[in-house]
Amino acid sequence: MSIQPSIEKGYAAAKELYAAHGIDTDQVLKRLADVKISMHCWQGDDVRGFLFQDQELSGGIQATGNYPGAARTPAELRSDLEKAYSLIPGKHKLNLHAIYADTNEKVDLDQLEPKHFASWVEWAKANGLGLDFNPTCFSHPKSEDGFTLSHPDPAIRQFWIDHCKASRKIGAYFGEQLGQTCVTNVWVPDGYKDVPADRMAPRQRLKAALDEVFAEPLNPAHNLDAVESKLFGIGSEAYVVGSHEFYMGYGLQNNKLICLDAGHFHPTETISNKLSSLALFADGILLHVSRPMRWDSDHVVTMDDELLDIARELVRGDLLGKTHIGLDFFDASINRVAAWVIGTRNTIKAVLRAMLEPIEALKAAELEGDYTTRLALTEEFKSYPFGAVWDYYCATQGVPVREAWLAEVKRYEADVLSARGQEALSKA
Ligand SMILES: C[C@H](O)[C@H](O)[C@@H](O)C(=O)CO
Ligand SMILES: [Mn+2]
Repeated sequence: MSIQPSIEKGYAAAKELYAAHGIDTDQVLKRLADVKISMHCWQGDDVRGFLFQDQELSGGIQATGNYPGAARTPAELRSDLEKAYSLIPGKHKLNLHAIYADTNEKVDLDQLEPKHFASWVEWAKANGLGLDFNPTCFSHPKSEDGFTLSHPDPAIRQFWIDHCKASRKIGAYFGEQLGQTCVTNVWVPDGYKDVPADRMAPRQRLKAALDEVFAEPLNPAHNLDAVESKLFGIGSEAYVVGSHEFYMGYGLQNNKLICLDAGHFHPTETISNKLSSLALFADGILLHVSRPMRWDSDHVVTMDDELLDIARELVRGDLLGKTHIGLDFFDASINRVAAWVIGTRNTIKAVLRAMLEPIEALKAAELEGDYTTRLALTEEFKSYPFGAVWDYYCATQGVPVREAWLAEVKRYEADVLSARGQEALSKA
C-alpha cells in the first residue's frame, strides 16, 4: 500500500516525539485496530425501522430535522452503511434494533424469529462485521401509554416479555452465525410524566418481567444480555422505572452487562467517572456513546472533553477488554452518512488519543503527590501530534485521510441520497 510521503513524514516525526516518552506508536496502532465500535443502524433512518413504517417514533426519544435521503428499505440502509464503513478505519459491528427486520411477512414483535434477520447476517458476513441487537420496546400500539415490561396489564406485559425473549434468540443466532458475541441490550421507556403515587410496584413488575425474559440460559459466547437505565425522557420526566440504581442492582445480581448511555444521567453527571467503579463489580460494560446537549438530545458525538475522558478511563483502567463500545445518536438535520462517519471516527480517534498519553508518567507523578507534573504533562500532551498518527492510521487502513471523506459523502449524496428525495417528491 502506498502512503503519501507527507503522511509518512508526519508519522515519523510524531513517532519520535512519543517515543521520547516511552510510547510506541506502532504498538498503539496495533491495539487500536482491535477496538470495535458498534455503529447503530438507527442514525440512518431516524429510528423508523422497516416493520411499522407508518408508526411515529415514541418512547420519549426524538429525531429532529428533515435532511433529505433517509434510508427507506433494508437495501438503502445497507448501501448507506457500507458507504460509512468505507470511510471509517478498522473492522467494526452494526447494532440493529428489532424494527429493522428484513421480511415481507406481517409479523409482530413478539413473533420475530432469526429468519427475519437472515439477510442482515449474510450482509454482515460479506462485510466482515459483527452484529449487536436490541428489542424495540417503543413505537408500537402496545407501548402507547408509556409502559412495556412494567405494564400493569399482564397481557401487554407478556407481549413485551415475549418480544424480549425472541430478541435474545435473535442475538444468539447472530453470535453463533458470525463467530462474534452479540450484545442484546434491553431498554424500555416505561415511566410517568408526573410524580407517581407508587414507585415500587412498577419496579417490582419490571424485575419480575426481566426474570422471565432472561430465564433461558444462552451460550455467552453467542449472546450477552445488557440492561440500559435512564433518568428521564420526554413524557417520563418525573419517574423512569428502569433507573440507574434499578439496573445497577439488577445487572450485578443477575450477571447482566450494564449499559451506560452518556445522555441518561443528570446533565452534569458523566459516565466517564462511573467506569472504574462499575468495572470493579461487573463482568462487562456496554456503552452508548452519545452527546447530550442539555438533555438526552442524542447529538452526534464530537471530540469533546467527555468523549476523551471516556476513552481515557477505558485505556488507563485497562477496560477495553471488558467494555462493548456502542454509539447512540440520531441527528436528522445533517447528512446521515456523515453523522455516522463523524461520530464513529471521533470515538476511535479519542481512544487513539488516550493511548498516546504518558499514562505511566502521569500515574507516577500522582502517586508522588507531584500534581504540578501531572497537570503540566496533561496540558502539553493536548498539542502533541496525535493527528499525524491518526492520519497514518487512516492511510494504512485504506480510508480517507482527514476531511477527504467528506467529498466522498457529498458525491454519494449527489448520486444516491438526493435521488431518494426526488422520488419522494414525485410520489407526493
Ligand atoms: C434507539 C435506542 O435504543 C435508544 O436510543 C435507547 O438506547 C436510548 O438511549 C433511549 O434514550
Ligand atoms: Mn441508549
